[in-house]
Amino acid sequence: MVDFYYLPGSSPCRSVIMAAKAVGVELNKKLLNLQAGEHLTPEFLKINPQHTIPTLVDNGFALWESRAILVYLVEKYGKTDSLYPKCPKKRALINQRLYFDMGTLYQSFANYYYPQVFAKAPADPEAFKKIEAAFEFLNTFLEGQTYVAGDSLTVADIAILATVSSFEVAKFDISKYANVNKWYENAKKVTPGWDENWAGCLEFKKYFD
Ligand SMILES: N[C@@H](CCC(=O)N[C@@H](CS)C(=O)NCC(=O)O)C(=O)O
Repeated sequence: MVDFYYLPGSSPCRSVIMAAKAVGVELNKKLLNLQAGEHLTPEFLKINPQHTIPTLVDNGFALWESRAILVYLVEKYGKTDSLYPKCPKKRALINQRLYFDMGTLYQSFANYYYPQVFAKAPADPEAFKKIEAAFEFLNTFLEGQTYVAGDSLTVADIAILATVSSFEVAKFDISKYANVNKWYENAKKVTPGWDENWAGCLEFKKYFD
């Protein structure tokens, strides 16, 4: 039994949903209402002292950090290694993209939008420039290739797809970045679980309307 603590709108949770679908793992979904502080209860803190979602509990084994979860799901349950190939160079590139997503792309989203959405702060133009820079980087990575880490779909695409769909919901103009735009339209079609990701995005959308 794989328990999954999550919220449908949360971008890192959505990436786990897509990866689980891709490897055929059924998640026993447990909604965690952050606004009600359900992540701060003694029971949940015992599972994840860092109190973040997504959190996975696979037969008693607890894991959080979405990108670590993606890799775990593929290594433990993938019928092939295609989403996270064993080849050291391919894997290194995938890791680079995962860290890029966590530290640069998703971070730029959080730094610019979260203060506006959750604290009603004014938009910070410097933080917006960081988003544009991150998209320029991603656009460059995608030059001449179909997927973010090469010629096939990997967990890096899944993580970045969850992030880029959040940008779409936030009305960031992705179309300015031709390679990203092309990748995004394709990734939507070929990534298992995209529909559920988008349904989660629509729950998140209310913050941007
Ligand atoms: N880097 C983490 C970020 C997880 C994260 O910050 N999740 C948010 C919801 S989207 C959360 O749990 N916030 C509650 C908290 O940090 O106490 C990941 O990718 O899993």
